[in-house]
Amino acid sequence: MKEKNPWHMPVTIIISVIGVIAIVALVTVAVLQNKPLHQKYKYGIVLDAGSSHTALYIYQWPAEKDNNTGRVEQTHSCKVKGKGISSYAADPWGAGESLTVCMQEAKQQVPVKRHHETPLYLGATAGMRLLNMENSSASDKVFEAVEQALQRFPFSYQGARILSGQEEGAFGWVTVNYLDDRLEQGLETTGALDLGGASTQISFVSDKYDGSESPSNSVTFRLYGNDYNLYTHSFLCYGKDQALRMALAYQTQLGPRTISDPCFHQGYNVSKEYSELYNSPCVSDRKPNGPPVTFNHQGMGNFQQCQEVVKRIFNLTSCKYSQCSFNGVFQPLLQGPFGAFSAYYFVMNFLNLTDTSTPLETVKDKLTQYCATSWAQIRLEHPNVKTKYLAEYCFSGTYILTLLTEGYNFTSESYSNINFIKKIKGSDAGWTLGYMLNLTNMIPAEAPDSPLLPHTGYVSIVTVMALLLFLLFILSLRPLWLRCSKRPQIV
Ligand SMILES: Nc1ccn([C@@H]2O[C@H](COP(=O)(O)OP(=O)(O)OP(=O)(O)O)[C@@H](O)[C@H]2O)c(=O)n1
Repeated sequence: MKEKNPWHMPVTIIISVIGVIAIVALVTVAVLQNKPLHQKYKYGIVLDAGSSHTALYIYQWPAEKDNNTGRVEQTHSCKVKGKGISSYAADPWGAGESLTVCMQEAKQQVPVKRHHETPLYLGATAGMRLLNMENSSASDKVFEAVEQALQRFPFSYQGARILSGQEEGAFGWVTVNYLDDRLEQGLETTGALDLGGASTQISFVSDKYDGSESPSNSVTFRLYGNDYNLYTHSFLCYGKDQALRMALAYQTQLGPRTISDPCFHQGYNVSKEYSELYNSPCVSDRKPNGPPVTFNHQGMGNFQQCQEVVKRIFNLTSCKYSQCSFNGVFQPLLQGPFGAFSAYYFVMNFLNLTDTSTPLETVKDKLTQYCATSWAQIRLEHPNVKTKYLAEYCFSGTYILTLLTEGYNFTSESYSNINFIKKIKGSDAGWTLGYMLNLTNMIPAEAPDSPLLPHTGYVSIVTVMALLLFLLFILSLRPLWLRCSKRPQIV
């Protein structure tokens, strides 16, 4: 009878077990060492103090990617109840108070241990620009009240200020292109069209624009290793609420008691005050002499005639540059796709006109039909829409088409390059994200060094190497097995 080597099996088993344990240990250490830690986030808060309302946005990004490479995304937004802070000129403390509900919400949303390091910014746009022009001490008082209110919260308060129109345009462009991953990848950029209540911005990169003609419209950036020469312009008073005032001012210049407005629906009839209509620097110098206290604002519902009225608020003739948009403002040749957001989206979405593959003529036909619908019918069809918004959509749609085609020179062809958008990948399109990215240096000028290998590649290589080592180890023990197997065996 053959006697089996008593060492053979146990030695092999022990070696195999040790080998397997070693591999598992090696791979585990490699994985744990390199695995992203349990995701921790950092936060930033921006308050957009617009002319019509204030909105609060909370952004977050992975804490360990503080070196500018992490994706920043919007996690929460809060619409402040009531009007914009510029409407609190007569009650500045009310402006501060109005923010507290959304600020409380922010306290709940951001983890307590991150509160003290979370930057908090407030940026005010055209409403405060106008108030500051009209009454700078009232504007200062509103800021004072707002600052005091914000400083009561446990965040890292970084200040409240008025953004210039150029900043508003440029940061809106940064937001859109950052969210679309166009900056990091160095892709062709998207232009940004922003329509607010009191101002409107157009920003885009054009090969034909190097900043030499009308340098005040030029903003240069170096982002992720690429240089951008951005054309941007903000038209104060051409946000949709102030544009409506200008259209009404044009129709009331002789101080009538009644106007028949083609931009409002037939059957609309509301008494409005002259003092209220002309209470804005956009129209105050055009107030008729000794008008009655009120006028009857009656609707007529005629798109074509409305467009004629709207055209009157644009100066389309004077231009001292090679080419202009309107009011003598330089604008290079339009180029590339455009994202149109804020009121562009609200209005076109309501009117079911966000599909820009629809020919411009068809869009005009639809608007003609919509404007011609009676006010009674419109109210019946949209019982849940705020009356103020509802009454103005015929004007707003007409204004948007006129601004785009007559103002910015979009044609039937280039109109289809416009995308009406509200959000991109869950974050609202607007200037706030670009503003925060800039202030926190979250977009590097140079492209960050990418790791040699992605995490999964690294783990696979470590695993293969460990297996190879194990194989070599087993093979190196071959002489031992041979010796063991040559021992005399009892047969
Ligand atoms: N469902 C909605 C919501 C808002 N609006 C209009 O859209 C404009 C608000 O756009 P927004 O970007 O919020 O403007 P503000 O930030 O308030 O204005 P600005 O940037 O000019 O200061 C206002 O005219 C408001 O009446 C609308 O027509 N329909």
